[in-house]
Amino acid sequence: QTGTWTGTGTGTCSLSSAADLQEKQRLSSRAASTMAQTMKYLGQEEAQNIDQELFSEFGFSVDQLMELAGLSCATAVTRAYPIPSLLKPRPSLLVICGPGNNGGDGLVCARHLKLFGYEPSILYPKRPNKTLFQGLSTQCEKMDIPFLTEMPEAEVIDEVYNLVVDAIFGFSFKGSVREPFGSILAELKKSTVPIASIDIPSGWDVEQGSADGLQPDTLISLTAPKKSASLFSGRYHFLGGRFVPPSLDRKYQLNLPPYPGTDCVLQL
Ligand SMILES: NC(=O)C1=CN([C@@H]2O[C@H](COP(=O)(O)OP(=O)(O)OC[C@H]3O[C@@H](n4cnc5c(N)ncnc54)[C@H](O)[C@@H]3O)[C@@H](O)[C@H]2O)[C@@H](O)CC1
Ligand SMILES: [K+]
Repeated sequence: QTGTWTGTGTGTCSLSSAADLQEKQRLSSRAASTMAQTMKYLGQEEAQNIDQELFSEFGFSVDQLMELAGLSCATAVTRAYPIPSLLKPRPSLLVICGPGNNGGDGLVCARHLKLFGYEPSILYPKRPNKTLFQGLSTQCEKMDIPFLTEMPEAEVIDEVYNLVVDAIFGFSFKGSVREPFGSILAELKKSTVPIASIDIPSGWDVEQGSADGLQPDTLISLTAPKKSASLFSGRYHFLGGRFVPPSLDRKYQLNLPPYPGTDCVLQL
Protein backbone atom coordinates (compact mmCIF):
# COMPACT_ATOMS: atom_id res chain seq x y z
CA GLN A 1 0.00 0.00 0.00
CA THR A 2 1.71 3.18 -1.16
CA GLY A 3 0.58 6.79 -1.36
CA THR A 4 -2.69 6.42 0.48
CA TRP A 5 -1.65 7.30 3.99
CA THR A 6 -2.34 10.89 5.12
CA GLY A 7 -1.06 12.57 8.22
CA THR A 8 -3.62 13.71 10.79
CA GLY A 9 -1.45 16.35 12.38
CA THR A 10 -1.42 14.44 15.64
CA GLY A 11 1.57 12.38 14.78
CA THR A 12 -0.52 9.33 13.84
CA CYS A 13 -1.72 8.32 10.39
CA SER A 14 -5.17 7.50 9.07
CA LEU A 15 -6.50 6.46 5.69
CA SER A 16 -8.20 9.01 3.44
CA SER A 17 -11.81 8.07 2.67
CA ALA A 18 -11.05 6.78 -0.86
CA ALA A 19 -8.16 4.79 0.46
CA ASP A 20 -10.32 3.67 3.37
CA LEU A 21 -12.77 2.15 0.91
CA GLN A 22 -9.95 0.54 -1.03
CA GLU A 23 -8.56 -0.93 2.18
CA LYS A 24 -11.99 -2.26 3.17
CA GLN A 25 -12.34 -3.91 -0.24
CA ARG A 26 -8.86 -5.36 0.08
CA LEU A 27 -9.63 -6.77 3.52
CA SER A 28 -12.94 -8.24 2.45
CA SER A 29 -11.40 -9.88 -0.60
CA ARG A 30 -8.66 -11.25 1.65
CA ALA A 31 -11.33 -12.62 4.03
CA ALA A 32 -13.10 -14.22 1.06
CA SER A 33 -9.92 -15.79 -0.21
CA THR A 34 -9.12 -17.04 3.31
CA MET A 35 -12.55 -18.64 3.44
CA ALA A 36 -12.04 -20.13 -0.01
CA GLN A 37 -8.78 -21.56 1.29
CA THR A 38 -10.17 -23.20 4.40
CA MET A 39 -8.68 -26.53 5.23
CA LYS A 40 -9.88 -29.49 3.20
CA TYR A 41 -11.75 -32.30 4.96
CA LEU A 42 -10.69 -35.54 3.29
CA GLY A 43 -12.77 -38.39 1.99
CA GLN A 44 -11.67 -41.95 2.79
CA GLU A 45 -10.07 -42.65 -0.58
CA GLU A 46 -8.24 -39.34 -0.64
CA ALA A 47 -6.84 -39.94 2.87
CA GLN A 48 -5.59 -43.36 1.75
CA ASN A 49 -4.07 -41.92 -1.44
CA ILE A 50 -2.17 -39.26 0.50
CA ASP A 51 -0.98 -41.93 2.92
CA GLN A 52 0.30 -44.08 0.03
CA GLU A 53 1.95 -41.13 -1.67
CA LEU A 54 3.85 -40.22 1.50
CA PHE A 55 5.42 -43.68 1.41
CA SER A 56 5.82 -44.29 -2.33
CA GLU A 57 6.67 -40.84 -3.70
CA PHE A 58 8.13 -39.05 -0.69
CA GLY A 59 10.14 -41.92 0.73
CA PHE A 60 8.77 -41.88 4.28
CA SER A 61 8.54 -45.09 6.29
CA VAL A 62 5.46 -46.03 8.31
CA ASP A 63 7.26 -46.01 11.64
CA GLN A 64 8.62 -42.50 10.98
CA LEU A 65 5.16 -41.03 10.43
CA MET A 66 3.64 -43.12 13.21
CA GLU A 67 6.17 -41.73 15.66
CA LEU A 68 5.28 -38.15 14.71
CA ALA A 69 1.55 -38.92 14.72
CA GLY A 70 1.74 -40.58 18.15
CA LEU A 71 3.81 -37.73 19.57
CA SER A 72 1.20 -35.24 18.30
CA CYS A 73 -1.54 -37.23 20.02
CA ALA A 74 0.32 -37.39 23.33
CA THR A 75 1.03 -33.66 23.13
CA ALA A 76 -2.65 -32.93 22.43
CA VAL A 77 -3.57 -34.93 25.56
CA THR A 78 -1.19 -32.83 27.66
CA ARG A 79 -2.87 -29.66 26.31
CA ALA A 80 -6.46 -30.76 26.89
CA TYR A 81 -5.90 -32.75 30.12
CA PRO A 82 -2.83 -31.41 31.95
CA ILE A 83 -1.89 -33.62 34.92
CA PRO A 84 -2.85 -31.03 37.59
CA SER A 85 -6.38 -30.84 36.12
CA LEU A 86 -7.07 -34.59 36.41
CA LEU A 87 -9.76 -35.61 38.91
CA LYS A 88 -8.28 -38.90 40.11
CA PRO A 89 -5.24 -39.00 42.39
CA ARG A 90 -3.17 -41.02 39.87
CA PRO A 91 -2.76 -39.66 36.32
CA SER A 92 -4.15 -42.93 34.94
CA LEU A 93 -5.23 -43.34 31.31
CA LEU A 94 -6.52 -46.24 29.26
CA VAL A 95 -5.23 -46.49 25.69
CA ILE A 96 -7.23 -48.88 23.51
CA CYS A 97 -5.38 -49.97 20.38
CA GLY A 98 -6.90 -51.52 17.26
CA PRO A 99 -5.42 -53.91 14.69
CA GLY A 100 -4.04 -51.37 12.16
CA ASN A 101 -1.87 -48.28 12.05
CA ASN A 102 -4.32 -46.29 14.18
CA GLY A 103 -3.52 -48.82 16.92
CA GLY A 104 0.20 -48.23 16.26
CA ASP A 105 -0.33 -44.49 16.79
CA GLY A 106 -1.94 -45.45 20.11
CA LEU A 107 1.12 -47.45 21.22
CA VAL A 108 3.45 -44.55 20.36
CA CYS A 109 1.09 -42.12 22.10
CA ALA A 110 1.06 -44.28 25.26
CA ARG A 111 4.87 -44.37 25.35
CA HIS A 112 5.14 -40.58 25.07
CA LEU A 113 2.40 -40.07 27.66
CA LYS A 114 4.40 -42.21 30.08
CA LEU A 115 7.46 -40.02 29.41
CA PHE A 116 5.25 -36.96 30.05
CA GLY A 117 4.35 -38.26 33.54
CA TYR A 118 0.99 -39.98 32.93
CA GLU A 119 0.25 -43.60 33.90
CA PRO A 120 -1.17 -45.27 30.79
CA SER A 121 -2.46 -48.84 30.59
CA ILE A 122 -2.96 -50.44 27.19
CA LEU A 123 -5.63 -52.77 25.85
CA TYR A 124 -4.37 -54.37 22.62
CA PRO A 125 -6.59 -57.36 21.86
CA LYS A 126 -5.62 -58.00 18.19
CA ARG A 127 -1.91 -57.66 17.61
CA PRO A 128 -0.67 -57.85 14.02
CA ASN A 129 2.17 -60.27 13.44
CA LYS A 130 4.54 -57.58 12.14
CA THR A 131 7.93 -56.42 13.39
CA LEU A 132 6.78 -52.78 13.65
CA PHE A 133 3.96 -53.52 16.10
CA GLN A 134 5.98 -56.08 18.02
CA GLY A 135 8.69 -53.45 18.51
CA LEU A 136 6.20 -50.80 19.64
CA SER A 137 4.66 -53.26 22.12
CA THR A 138 8.09 -54.24 23.50
CA GLN A 139 8.98 -50.56 23.97
CA CYS A 140 5.81 -50.06 26.01
CA GLU A 141 6.42 -53.22 28.07
CA LYS A 142 9.98 -52.09 28.80
CA MET A 143 8.58 -48.73 29.90
CA ASP A 144 6.49 -50.60 32.52
CA ILE A 145 3.22 -49.78 30.80
CA PRO A 146 0.76 -52.54 31.76
CA PHE A 147 -1.17 -54.41 29.06
CA LEU A 148 -4.68 -55.40 30.17
CA THR A 149 -5.92 -58.88 29.32
CA GLU A 150 -9.55 -57.83 28.88
CA MET A 151 -11.71 -54.76 28.41
CA PRO A 152 -12.70 -53.38 31.83
CA GLU A 153 -16.40 -52.79 32.45
CA ALA A 154 -17.64 -49.21 32.10
CA GLU A 155 -18.00 -48.78 35.89
CA VAL A 156 -14.37 -49.84 36.37
CA ILE A 157 -13.20 -47.42 33.68
CA ASP A 158 -15.13 -44.61 35.39
CA GLU A 159 -13.56 -45.47 38.73
CA VAL A 160 -9.97 -46.02 37.65
CA TYR A 161 -9.14 -43.86 34.63
CA ASN A 162 -9.14 -40.12 33.92
CA LEU A 163 -9.30 -40.52 30.16
CA VAL A 164 -9.58 -43.13 27.42
CA VAL A 165 -7.44 -42.73 24.31
CA ASP A 166 -9.30 -44.31 21.41
CA ALA A 167 -6.79 -45.71 18.91
CA ILE A 168 -9.03 -48.49 17.60
CA PHE A 169 -9.84 -47.54 14.00
CA GLY A 170 -8.63 -44.79 11.67
CA PHE A 171 -9.27 -43.93 8.04
CA SER A 172 -9.38 -47.54 6.76
CA PHE A 173 -12.40 -48.52 8.88
CA LYS A 174 -15.34 -49.85 6.82
CA GLY A 175 -18.67 -51.56 7.41
CA SER A 176 -20.12 -52.68 10.71
CA VAL A 177 -17.76 -53.27 13.63
CA ARG A 178 -16.50 -56.84 14.03
CA GLU A 179 -15.63 -58.51 17.35
CA PRO A 180 -13.95 -58.08 19.72
CA PHE A 181 -14.23 -54.39 18.93
CA GLY A 182 -18.05 -54.33 18.85
CA SER A 183 -18.19 -55.26 22.55
CA ILE A 184 -15.29 -52.94 23.40
CA LEU A 185 -17.01 -49.96 21.75
CA ALA A 186 -20.34 -50.84 23.39
CA GLU A 187 -18.67 -50.80 26.83
CA LEU A 188 -16.83 -47.60 26.02
CA LYS A 189 -20.10 -45.89 25.08
CA LYS A 190 -21.44 -46.67 28.58
CA SER A 191 -18.45 -45.05 30.29
CA THR A 192 -18.58 -41.41 31.36
CA VAL A 193 -14.85 -40.57 31.31
CA PRO A 194 -13.73 -38.30 28.47
CA ILE A 195 -12.49 -39.97 25.30
CA ALA A 196 -9.72 -38.64 23.07
CA SER A 197 -10.00 -40.17 19.61
CA ILE A 198 -7.01 -40.50 17.33
CA ASP A 199 -7.80 -39.44 13.74
CA ILE A 200 -11.45 -40.61 13.74
CA PRO A 201 -13.89 -41.55 16.51
CA SER A 202 -13.77 -45.35 16.24
CA GLY A 203 -16.83 -46.92 14.71
CA TRP A 204 -17.69 -43.75 12.81
CA ASP A 205 -17.95 -43.97 9.05
CA VAL A 206 -14.91 -41.99 7.84
CA GLU A 207 -17.12 -39.65 5.80
CA GLN A 208 -20.61 -39.87 7.32
CA GLY A 209 -19.83 -40.22 11.05
CA SER A 210 -22.29 -42.07 13.28
CA ALA A 211 -25.21 -40.50 15.12
CA ASP A 212 -25.30 -43.18 17.82
CA GLY A 213 -21.54 -43.83 17.94
CA LEU A 214 -18.86 -42.65 20.36
CA GLN A 215 -19.01 -38.96 21.22
CA PRO A 216 -15.40 -38.14 22.10
CA ASP A 217 -14.42 -35.06 24.07
CA THR A 218 -11.27 -34.64 21.94
CA LEU A 219 -10.45 -35.42 18.33
CA ILE A 220 -6.89 -35.34 17.02
CA SER A 221 -7.07 -35.19 13.22
CA LEU A 222 -3.82 -36.45 11.66
CA THR A 223 -2.43 -35.01 8.41
CA ALA A 224 -5.79 -33.30 7.69
CA PRO A 225 -9.31 -33.76 9.12
CA LYS A 226 -11.52 -36.38 7.50
CA LYS A 227 -15.03 -35.49 6.30
CA SER A 228 -16.70 -36.92 9.44
CA ALA A 229 -14.73 -34.44 11.60
CA SER A 230 -17.29 -31.78 10.63
CA LEU A 231 -19.76 -33.72 12.85
CA PHE A 232 -17.43 -33.76 15.87
CA SER A 233 -19.07 -31.89 18.74
CA GLY A 234 -16.57 -32.40 21.58
CA ARG A 235 -14.57 -29.66 23.27
CA TYR A 236 -11.15 -30.01 21.66
CA HIS A 237 -10.25 -30.55 18.03
CA PHE A 238 -6.53 -30.67 17.27
CA LEU A 239 -4.61 -31.02 14.04
CA GLY A 240 -1.50 -33.19 14.38
CA GLY A 241 1.02 -35.05 12.27
CA ARG A 242 3.18 -32.12 11.25
CA PHE A 243 4.97 -33.94 8.47
CA VAL A 244 3.14 -32.92 5.30
CA PRO A 245 5.56 -31.60 2.68
CA PRO A 246 4.32 -28.29 1.15
CA SER A 247 4.22 -29.77 -2.36
CA LEU A 248 1.81 -32.49 -1.15
CA ASP A 249 -0.31 -29.83 0.60
CA ARG A 250 -0.48 -27.95 -2.74
CA LYS A 251 -1.18 -31.02 -4.87
CA TYR A 252 -4.19 -32.06 -2.76
CA GLN A 253 -5.16 -28.43 -1.95
CA LEU A 254 -5.17 -29.29 1.73
CA ASN A 255 -4.73 -25.63 2.76
CA LEU A 256 -3.33 -26.71 6.09
CA PRO A 257 -3.14 -23.86 8.59
CA PRO A 258 0.33 -23.02 9.91
CA TYR A 259 1.37 -24.69 13.17
CA PRO A 260 2.53 -22.26 15.83
CA GLY A 261 6.32 -22.09 16.22
CA THR A 262 7.80 -25.54 16.68
CA ASP A 263 4.55 -27.11 18.00
CA CYS A 264 3.47 -30.51 16.68
CA VAL A 265 -0.25 -29.81 17.31
CA LEU A 266 -2.60 -26.98 16.48
CA GLN A 267 -5.92 -26.53 18.27
CA LEU A 268 -8.58 -25.84 15.64
N1 LIG B 1 -0.36 -40.91 6.35
C1 LIG B 1 -1.08 -40.80 7.39
O1 LIG B 1 -1.98 -40.06 7.33
C2 LIG B 1 -0.73 -41.56 8.60
C3 LIG B 1 -1.66 -42.37 9.19
N2 LIG B 1 -1.46 -42.96 10.37
C4 LIG B 1 -2.53 -43.71 11.03
O2 LIG B 1 -2.93 -44.78 10.27
C5 LIG B 1 -4.35 -44.86 10.29
C6 LIG B 1 -4.84 -45.71 9.16
O3 LIG B 1 -4.28 -46.98 9.37
P1 LIG B 1 -4.70 -48.29 8.59
O4 LIG B 1 -4.83 -48.00 7.15
O5 LIG B 1 -3.79 -49.36 9.03
O6 LIG B 1 -6.15 -48.61 9.09
P2 LIG B 1 -6.92 -48.52 10.48
O7 LIG B 1 -6.00 -48.43 11.61
O8 LIG B 1 -7.94 -47.48 10.26
O9 LIG B 1 -7.67 -49.89 10.57
C7 LIG B 1 -7.42 -50.99 9.76
C8 LIG B 1 -7.63 -52.24 10.55
O10 LIG B 1 -8.97 -52.27 11.05
C9 LIG B 1 -9.61 -53.42 10.58
N3 LIG B 1 -11.03 -53.10 10.29
C10 LIG B 1 -11.50 -52.31 9.30
N4 LIG B 1 -12.85 -52.24 9.35
C11 LIG B 1 -13.23 -53.02 10.41
C12 LIG B 1 -14.49 -53.38 10.96
N5 LIG B 1 -15.64 -52.95 10.43
N6 LIG B 1 -14.52 -54.16 12.07
C13 LIG B 1 -13.37 -54.63 12.61
N7 LIG B 1 -12.15 -54.37 12.11
C14 LIG B 1 -12.07 -53.55 11.01
C15 LIG B 1 -8.87 -53.86 9.36
O11 LIG B 1 -8.98 -55.25 9.16
C16 LIG B 1 -7.45 -53.47 9.73
O12 LIG B 1 -6.85 -54.46 10.55
C17 LIG B 1 -4.77 -43.42 10.29
O13 LIG B 1 -6.09 -43.23 10.68
C18 LIG B 1 -3.77 -42.85 11.26
O14 LIG B 1 -4.22 -43.03 12.58
C19 LIG B 1 -0.23 -42.74 11.12
O15 LIG B 1 0.22 -43.91 11.67
C20 LIG B 1 0.90 -42.19 10.34
C21 LIG B 1 0.60 -41.39 9.14
K1 LIG C 1 -9.60 -43.80 16.50
